[in-house]
Amino acid sequence: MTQFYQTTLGHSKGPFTIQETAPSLTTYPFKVEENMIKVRSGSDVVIPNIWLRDNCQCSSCMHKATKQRLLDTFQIPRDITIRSSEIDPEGVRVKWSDGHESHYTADFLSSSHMSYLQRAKVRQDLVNIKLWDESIAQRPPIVSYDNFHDKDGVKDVLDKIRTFGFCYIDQLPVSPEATEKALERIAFIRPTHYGGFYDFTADLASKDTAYTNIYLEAHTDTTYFSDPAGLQAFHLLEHSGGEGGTSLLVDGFKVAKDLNHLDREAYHILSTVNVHSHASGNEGISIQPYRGFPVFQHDPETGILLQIRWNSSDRAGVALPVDQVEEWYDAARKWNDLLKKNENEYWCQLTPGRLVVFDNWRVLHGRSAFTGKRRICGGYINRDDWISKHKMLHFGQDAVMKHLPTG
Ligand SMILES: C[N+](C)(C)CCCC[C@H](N)C(=O)O
Ligand SMILES: O=C(O)CCC(=O)C(=O)O
Repeated sequence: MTQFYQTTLGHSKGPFTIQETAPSLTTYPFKVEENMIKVRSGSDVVIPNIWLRDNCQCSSCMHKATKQRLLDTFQIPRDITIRSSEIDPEGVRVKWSDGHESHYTADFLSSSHMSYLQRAKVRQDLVNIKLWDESIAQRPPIVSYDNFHDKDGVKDVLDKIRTFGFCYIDQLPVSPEATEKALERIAFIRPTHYGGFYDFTADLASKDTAYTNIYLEAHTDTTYFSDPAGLQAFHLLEHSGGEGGTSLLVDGFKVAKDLNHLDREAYHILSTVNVHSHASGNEGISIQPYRGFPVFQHDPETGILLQIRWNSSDRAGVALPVDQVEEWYDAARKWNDLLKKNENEYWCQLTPGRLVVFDNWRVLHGRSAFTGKRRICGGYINRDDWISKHKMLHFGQDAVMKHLPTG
């Protein structure tokens, strides 16, 4: 199994991949031998007693309602042994040397031996994703508001966001209230120093270039937060007395894959060199994350790309000695050139009634300069909250709970 090691910069060395297909889950039979439970895969793997005892799912070890561990892990004797066991059609019942009895399903025992990528499947809500370029304009992912009123509608929107990185919700009533309610069907809106639900125009009400009418190149938002916003949404309520203000979307995962093919070293530099960001325009505020992060952040267990952080206007320092920063700039220039290739830029004119919701960890956004009065509303939603919502709708509560001890 490939081991991924944390570099001093806190990131895996790779290999790095963009995971386009969800892993399939292998099942492994188990057996009990010499009072040990083993998973049979190639050479048998002994499941350590401490791990089994600690993950007993009975109601005295795990709170049935809260799903929290009640058992005091470190009261389990370090040398705990299986006194006896009995195999049944579902799995195996175990009597422990500390007098406790546990039951483990075959499925549970099998999943203890899954690869890191397989364990990530449910935990990280891994699905088959579809990378796209500007041709997505021909058939963008759309759900009509009429179909968004129930759980299936929310699942459809989140399925599309998980697959494509964005989704339109069309025929939405043209009001901030309807927009806020629609977003809250996914999860609660994340408050920030911009407020919660946002309704903005080019008046510099917040000292950020979003509150102006200038061109904004493709970027991800809130790179200055330790945990950047998960979803972002825009609903154009009005644009009068002027022109421009066309929206731009770019599939960052698609462009990252292109860069990795074009120049693996450049991809590696942007995956391992930390970059600092800041938001310092508002009075008395200068927000910076607790540490630097690379442009491409990968899962140190699996090497798969999880997050893109790219915002040249909010960038502070590059975490390299100043006489070594040129290698980062050269790599970033290649990335920037790919982002700005026509084939990767999906320009889309938002209209009142069309809400766009996108994955701010994958899809970059921007806009063309504009004149006149332009008013947009929307909101941020935390990554963990929308992924939680989707995986419960996609995998179901039982599957999500079942994978907790081994995911
Ligand atoms: C809140 N609202 C979406 C209106 C704009 C916030 C500004 C986002 C900032 N330019 C960034 O890139 O993080
Ligand atoms: O005004 C727009 O269309 C987008 C503004 C923007 O990029 C942002 O709010 O992050």
